[in-house]
Amino acid sequence: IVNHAAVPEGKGFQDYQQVYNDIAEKVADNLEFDQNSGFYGMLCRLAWHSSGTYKKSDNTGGSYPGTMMYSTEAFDGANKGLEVGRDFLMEFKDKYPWISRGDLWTLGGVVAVQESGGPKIPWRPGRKDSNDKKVVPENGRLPDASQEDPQYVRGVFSRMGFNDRETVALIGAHCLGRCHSHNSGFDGPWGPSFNMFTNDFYVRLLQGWHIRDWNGNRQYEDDETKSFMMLPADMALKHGSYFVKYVKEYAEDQDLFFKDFSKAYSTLLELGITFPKNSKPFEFKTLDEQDD
Ligand SMILES: Nc1ncc(C2CC2)[nH]1
Repeated sequence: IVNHAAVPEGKGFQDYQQVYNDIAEKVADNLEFDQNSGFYGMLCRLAWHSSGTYKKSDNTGGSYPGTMMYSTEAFDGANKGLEVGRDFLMEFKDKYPWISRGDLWTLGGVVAVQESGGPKIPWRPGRKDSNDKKVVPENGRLPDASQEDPQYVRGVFSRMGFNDRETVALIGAHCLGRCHSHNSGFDGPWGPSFNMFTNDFYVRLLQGWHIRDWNGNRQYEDDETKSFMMLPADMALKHGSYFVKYVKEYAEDQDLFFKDFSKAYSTLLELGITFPKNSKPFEFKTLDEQDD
């Protein structure tokens, strides 16, 4: 399968900046959503999970065909709750009929990271919707948050083509949002700054955590306040010596985290897509940068 990027006729940077702005303004109007998490975590995870089905070995999955709306993928346990993110963006599919689902969903992730104070994410359009059920990836490709074995985490990300540094950088997106027992089975905010894109996830991960005594999924609770959480999959980054060195680098240097995350997330959103040789990625302005 070769997924050639195909930009809608006559559409350019300004058209996509307009879509970016519409999404960003709707996010800004919904900051109190989900106990003040806003939509940052939701949109970042929608873009992540629509891309993270990619399998390098046969070039299947990934964001190109926009297949998460179809039942197999939509009902993957790892995607539970993302229908809220797809519904949030759907009005822009109606307003801008020329945009594909894949472009809309990945652009939503760019908005989420940039508008929550994160790094610029270079982004290219050209994903094309497919309604061919044969291209819908089977369940089980996305990382299982309950797995604490670093070798498991390494395996999932290397299947997508990522190395250890890129893997640790990408999981840093866990600085956004919160978990919900009715969706993932995990519960609670991971830290106090759950609606800001920072390296705080790595700083806190290196502190003291213990297993939470509750009737939900096995998860961790911070020693200090017992009010924050980490997943078993987060703890995998501390168990793997090949991971923890990057956790420490990012805990000490937010700029380095931002640089590595930007590159890895941009790559993730484009997995499986063949862009024209000379196509230059767009770097969108944040709303704040456009205040006239
Ligand atoms: N650290 C962390 N693990 C899972 C998360 C999800 C955003 C809630 N955050």
